[in-house]
Amino acid sequence: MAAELIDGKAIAAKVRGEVAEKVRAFQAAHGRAPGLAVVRVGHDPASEVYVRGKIKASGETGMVSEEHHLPEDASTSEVLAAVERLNADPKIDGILVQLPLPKQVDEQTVLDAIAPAKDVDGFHLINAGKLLSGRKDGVRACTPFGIMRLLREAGCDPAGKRAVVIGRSNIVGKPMALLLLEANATVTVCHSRTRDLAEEVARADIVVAAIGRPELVRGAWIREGAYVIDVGMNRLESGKLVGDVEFAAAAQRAAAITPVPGGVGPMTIAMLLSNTVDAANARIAAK
Ligand SMILES: Nc1nc2c(c(=O)[nH]1)N[C@@H](CN(C=O)c1ccc(C(=O)N[C@@H](CCC(=O)O)C(=O)O)cc1)CN2
Repeated sequence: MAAELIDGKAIAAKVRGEVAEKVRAFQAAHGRAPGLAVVRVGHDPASEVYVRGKIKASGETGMVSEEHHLPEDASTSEVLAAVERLNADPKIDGILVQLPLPKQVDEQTVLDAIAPAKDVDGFHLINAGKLLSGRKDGVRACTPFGIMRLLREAGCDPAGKRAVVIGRSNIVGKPMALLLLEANATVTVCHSRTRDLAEEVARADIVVAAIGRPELVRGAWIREGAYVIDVGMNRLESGKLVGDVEFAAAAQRAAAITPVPGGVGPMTIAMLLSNTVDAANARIAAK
């Protein structure tokens, strides 16, 4: 393997250490720890694991966290009621609603009900709009924000580079493209209707794959010396977890590449904690 491995676990641990420092300072200044509330609806097994990870990791930084678990058949109004209670709770600085939600719950209505200042996922319309309009004071979505940190730690400055983002979801692809643009990259967003994905990828200095299709991005497409970030998490029938990039072949050509697991995933949780302590400080500053 020629590429440097971008170790998401180690970088996430470093971010969590930085967060713990900020939590100690917040506690000393304000006599309480920042508070995070996680709303989970139903019994999605992956969500259960991720939420457990979020609660554990927040506790390890010294934050206070709580999980609010609603039944699988909860209505939109019931989820909204839980969010409204947390919006009004002065001890809670950050709120997130774990996705996906059961199909009867209107996801965007729920996300837009979270007070923008407590929206530590950065999915609220106001925070998405702030990113779109180049405002620095909004909350950034955790996965793309974490990817910007991974690039920085790998020594990649996106300015002037060609970046290709594969995937156009509201939680990864679109905010990723905007963050790269903010960092002065020349950004192309590709998706399922892109005519020649191989050709687009072959031109890219930075590739972010977030399309959710196992090893769709072939190693041979990767430009020599590119930075490759794999957001995909695809469980094969064999039980093996693979990304959206053909890892071994891509690693022969890339300058640096994230593994799956152990790349982007751990950063999602670390950046959530970072957003939460920042939200706690911003709420105090706004009083
Ligand atoms: N409200 C939100 N919902 C969801 C988000 C989000 O950011 N906010 N992102 C994903 C799930 N997610 C966090 O919520 C998440 C996914 C994966 C990982 C992770 O560390 N993955 C491991 C592999 C885990 C495995 O073996 O299955 C890794 O990549 O090393 C953390 C968080 C959707 N929902």
